[in-house]
Amino acid sequence: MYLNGKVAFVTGAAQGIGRAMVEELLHKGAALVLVDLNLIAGEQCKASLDEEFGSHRTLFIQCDVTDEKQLKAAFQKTIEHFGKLDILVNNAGVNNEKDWEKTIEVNLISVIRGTYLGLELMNIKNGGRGGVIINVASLAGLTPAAYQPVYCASKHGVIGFTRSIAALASIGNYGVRINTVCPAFVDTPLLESIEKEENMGQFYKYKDNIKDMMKSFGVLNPSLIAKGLIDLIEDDSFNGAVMKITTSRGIHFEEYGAHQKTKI
Ligand SMILES: NC(=O)C1=CN([C@@H]2O[C@H](COP(=O)(O)OP(=O)(O)OC[C@H]3O[C@@H](n4cnc5c(N)ncnc54)[C@H](O)[C@@H]3O)[C@@H](O)[C@H]2O)C=CC1
Ligand SMILES: CC/C=C\C[C@H](O)C(=O)/C=C/C=C/C=C\C=C\[C@@H](O)C/C=C\CCC(=O)O
Repeated sequence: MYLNGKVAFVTGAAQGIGRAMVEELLHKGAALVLVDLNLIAGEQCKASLDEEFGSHRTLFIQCDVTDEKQLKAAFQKTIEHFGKLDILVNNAGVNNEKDWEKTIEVNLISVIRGTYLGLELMNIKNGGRGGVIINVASLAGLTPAAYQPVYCASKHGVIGFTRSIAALASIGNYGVRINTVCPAFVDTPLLESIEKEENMGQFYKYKDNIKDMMKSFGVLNPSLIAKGLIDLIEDDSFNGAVMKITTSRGIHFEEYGAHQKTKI
């Protein structure tokens, strides 16, 4: 996909990985819908981007992605404002093992709902123009994470759902490619949740173990994740891809055996 002139919808856009993705997409000439729960951070993000790219290039929508009505309204506002939707990035995520139901709601249920809502607009069989959907998972979606079992489960779910819906989109000729990106630890405010009992709950006593893992694995710059996103969007050969990003191997892909390959 050629990015200039395209319209992208990014959840969790106000900071961290989402903010890095937004900046990379703007540099490539896309228009951006910035979707985030955090009103102050979202407005600050837009104000900063307006200075560099002009106010016409972005629209900020405060939205709780776990609220179906709000998420539907955000997609509707996107069409009303920019007239189309070409790229969807379901990025918003939390790390909360205490309120673990919230983790499932944000990280998995909202990604599934966002994907379905995006397909309603983008699927050429529905009169859409086609497009690309990227669901943000994690390395924790590919390996056990002893100190984040529910976060891990949510990310395993994102990968399984994304690979499955990508296969369906291919079989059904939706004209939409759907991929997932699985970073290891990335230098964003999410990492601060490790230090908080209200996030880690019973696993709070293991916070130093996680920090040791971070020391061992290293911590990535969000800009590298944004580069991986651009690769997945621009290269039309990617559908159902599971991109991994680590300090040791950079951008690479999970390889599935022939028996596990879905029809892409
Ligand atoms: N930071 C890391 O080490 C890694 C993060 N990830 C994933 O990357 C994605 C982005 O994470 P980060 O940028 O690191 O986190 P972050 O905490 O820096 O940013 C997340 C953004 O999502 C927003 N958000 C949270 N709940 C929301 C909701 N219900 N509705 C709308 N917006 C909401 C927050 O306000 C925030 O702006 C998440 O899915 C996370 O699981 C994956 C691998 C590594
Ligand atoms: C508060 C931080 C929460 C989440 C951060 C993020 O989602 C994350 O990166 C979590 C990673 C958890 C990893 C858990 C176990 C890792 C196990 C290792 O065996 C890594 C496996 C493979 C890496 C090598 C490679 O494939 O390149």
